[in-house]
Amino acid sequence: MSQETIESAAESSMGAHDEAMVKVRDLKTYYDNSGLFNSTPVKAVDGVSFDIRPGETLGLVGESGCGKTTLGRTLLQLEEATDGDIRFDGTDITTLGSDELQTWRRNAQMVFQDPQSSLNDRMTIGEIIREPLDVHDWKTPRERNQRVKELLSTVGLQREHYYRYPHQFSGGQRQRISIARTLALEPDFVVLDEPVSALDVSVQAEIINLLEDLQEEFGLTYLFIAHDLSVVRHICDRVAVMYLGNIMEIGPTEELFSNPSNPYTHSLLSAIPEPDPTVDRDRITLQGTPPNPRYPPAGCPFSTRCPARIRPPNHQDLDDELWMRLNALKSTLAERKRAERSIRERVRAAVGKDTRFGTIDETYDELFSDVKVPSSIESVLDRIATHAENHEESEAIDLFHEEFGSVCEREEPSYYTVGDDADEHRSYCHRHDDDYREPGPVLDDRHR
Ligand SMILES: Nc1ncnc2c1ncn2[C@@H]1O[C@H](COP(=O)(O)OP(=O)(O)OP(=O)(O)O)[C@@H](O)[C@H]1O
Repeated sequence: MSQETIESAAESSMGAHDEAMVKVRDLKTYYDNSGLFNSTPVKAVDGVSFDIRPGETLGLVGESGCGKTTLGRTLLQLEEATDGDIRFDGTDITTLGSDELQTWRRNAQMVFQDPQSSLNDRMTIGEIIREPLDVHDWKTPRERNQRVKELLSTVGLQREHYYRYPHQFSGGQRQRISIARTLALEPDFVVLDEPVSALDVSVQAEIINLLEDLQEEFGLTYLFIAHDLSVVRHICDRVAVMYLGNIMEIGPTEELFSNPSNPYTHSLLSAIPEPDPTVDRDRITLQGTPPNPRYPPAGCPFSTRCPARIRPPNHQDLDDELWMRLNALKSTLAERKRAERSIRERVRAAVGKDTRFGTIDETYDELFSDVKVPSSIESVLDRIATHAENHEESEAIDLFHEEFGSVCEREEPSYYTVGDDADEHRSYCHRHDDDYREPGPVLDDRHR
């Protein structure tokens, strides 16, 4: 596998495409809604770079809360970027004034997940579709009405539907109405945020086909946000996999599905049911839940749950099960540390209510009572327990890192070119460095 470290985080991190329509560089969107209990911002999008070429569909996948919608909304400037730039055909839209932004918005639109709530029930279908034309003072009122009728037929509805109301339509038809409204001003770029997730499976295929036909007819470029990987595999040319505000892997769809590189992509794909029962493939079960995006871990964002985390040289031969339990201990310590930060938890403790995590003895009992722990590890665990008992979670974690940590917790990875399609396929993982084994074989050893 060809591997090349791309050091320059911005311009080259996701492959600079001269022909790109959208160029996103080191984009961050933080929600800084500081309140009484917390002043740390939520790092919803934490430094992503990628390109989208004209006429292509880029898929964006990842667990709930990883930042997909925020990224889509930031691309359309419905959320303000905290840092980085977004260039559409060379123009950095993060610097546009409100009038310029209003004019630019004609080019880029969004279709939302839930057609039930995204349409105003007090307006007729005609008014809903015509609204963006009215807002942008598009041509004459007569031409607007004409345009709405054309759009109704473009999305497979009838002209008579103009005078009906949203509640008179099914979920699929309502999504067609949303799509017609989106197309009214002839945009070049559309963010599709889970456009079929709320629909029945039989209707999903119809809407997907419609979106594909419209793309071909009008040369549209799509960012397709989804959690259903089979839909993504069907409709997307390339896919970006997101975790905790970062893009972990990006590449051509088929290549990424058949030859995933990043440990996170491996685990995401392993959760898809295997249609062929003769194929021996184990599901990779990830420990714990994704970290709170207010407190992303140092180093690699996936390090706290990664099933292929690099081990320090003195623990290479440790039993896999014990290694997994040690990782679980680390997650528990991190949770306790976060709780320690919360004023509410401190107040609860002060008034004698238990915190959510029980005692360290209980944790140890649960994690280590049924595995063999070598005495060298046991002595480290004892020292960690002493810190935890004294509510010194930071010290406990520091000690854990000292003994069991590696480059994964210490340094942010670089993007590496991986796979067969050298320029196109990139993964954000230390294991692609020549000093380490690739994630695939490690996961095979540890999980199959
Ligand atoms: N307006 C907001 N204020 C504060 N935090 C927010 C806001 N909107 C989203 N977040 C947080 O930002 C993070 C990313 O949310 P986002 O909705 O972008 O994720 P997602 O991947 O689209 O999730 P889902 O698939 O559930 O829609 C989450 O932790 C979420 O709670």
